[in-house]
Amino acid sequence: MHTTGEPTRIVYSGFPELHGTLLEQRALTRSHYDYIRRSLIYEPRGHRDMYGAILRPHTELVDAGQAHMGVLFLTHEGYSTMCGHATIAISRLLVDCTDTALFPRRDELLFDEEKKEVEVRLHVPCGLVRATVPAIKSSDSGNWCADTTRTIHYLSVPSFAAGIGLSVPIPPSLRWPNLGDRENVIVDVAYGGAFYIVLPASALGFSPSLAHPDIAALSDATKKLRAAFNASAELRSYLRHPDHEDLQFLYSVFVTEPGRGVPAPESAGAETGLCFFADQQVDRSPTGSGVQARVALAVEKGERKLGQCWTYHSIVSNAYGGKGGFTGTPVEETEIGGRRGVRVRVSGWANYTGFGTFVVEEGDEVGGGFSLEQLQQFSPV
Ligand SMILES: O=C([O-])C1=[NH+]CCC1
Repeated sequence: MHTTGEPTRIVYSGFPELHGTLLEQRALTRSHYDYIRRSLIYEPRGHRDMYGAILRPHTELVDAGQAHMGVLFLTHEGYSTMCGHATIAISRLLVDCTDTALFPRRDELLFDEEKKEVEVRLHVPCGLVRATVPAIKSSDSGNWCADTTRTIHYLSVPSFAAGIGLSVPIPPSLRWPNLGDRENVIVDVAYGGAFYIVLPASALGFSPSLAHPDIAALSDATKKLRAAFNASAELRSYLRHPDHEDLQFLYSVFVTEPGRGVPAPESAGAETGLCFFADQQVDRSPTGSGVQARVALAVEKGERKLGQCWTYHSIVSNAYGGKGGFTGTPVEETEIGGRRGVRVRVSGWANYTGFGTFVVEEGDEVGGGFSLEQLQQFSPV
C-alpha cells in the first residue's frame, strides 16, 4: 500500500512464528530473521526508501483482548517504533481483510452502523494506537469494507515536547557548506512514538522555503546534525521515555516550513515538512508520528489548543494540490513521565498498490537483498 506516496509493504502471511511480547518479537526478528527484512526492503525487491510492516497476530495486548493486531515496522535501517503512515494503511487493510486465517480477530471488529465506521486497535512497538476507519457494508457480500470517500484517523500514544530551543554544537568535522560561520544549531526535540529533532530549514542555513528543496544537501546537513546531537550525552539525555529503553533513540530530523501548504477545510493552518528518518530515508508522506511530535511542540509552546486542527503536508501532497495531506489535532492532555503529554488525532488516507508473493531462490545470494551504498562502502574488491 502507499500513504501519500510513502510505501508500506505489509507482510500478512508466511513470516516465521514469533512468541513473547511485541518488543521481544521485534528483538527476535532483528536477531534471527533480519534476512527477511533485507530481502523485502533492499534491492532488488525494494530500494533505499522502502518501508514495510509485519502483522503480528499474537502479542501481549492482542492476546489480552486489548488490541486486534500487532505490528512490527521495517525501515531500510531496521525496526522503527511508530509509524503513522503505515498505521493508516494497515488499519484500512484490516477492515478490508475478511480472512480470519490472516486476521484472527476480524470478527471482533465492532462496526458502528450509525457513524459508519469501525475502530481498529493496533499494538505497535511504542504502545496501543486506536484507528477509526470509515466503513460501508458492501451490498453483495454483506461484508464491511473501508469507505474510500472519507479519511482514516488514529489516536496516538501520548506525545510530548522533550526539549525546546536546545543548542547543538557543530564540530568542524561535521560542518556543512550552508552552515556558514555558525557554531551551533538550535533545535526542538519531541516524541511522537519516536523521537524527532524538529527545526526550520533556515536554522540549517538553507532557504526557509520547502517549495523546491535541495534534498541531497538537506540530507547531508541533517545527517551531520543528528551525529552532532548524538555526540552529546547531555543532548541524548533528552531522549528519555518512561515506558522502555528501546524507545530512547533519535529517529529523525524533521525540516519544516510553517505556513506552506493548503489547509484542509477543518484546520486553522498548514505547514510543510521534509522528514529524514532511519538512515536518511525521505518520507513521501507527511509523517504521522512526526505530526504527533510537532503538535506536541505547538501545544507546549502555547501555539495550539486542544481541539485545534492543523494540516501537515509533504512535498508530495503539495505537488498534488494538497491531496494526501494529514491533519493533526491535540485531543486529550495526559501525563507521561512527569511531563505534559497529548494524544493527537492524525488523519490521512492509504491506497493499495498490489498484492504479491516474494521469493528468494536457494543459492540466490544477490537476490537475498543488497544495498548499493553498503556494497560501495564494504565491497571486498
Ligand atoms: O508516518 C510516519 O510516522 C512515518 N513514516 C515514515 C517514517 C515515520
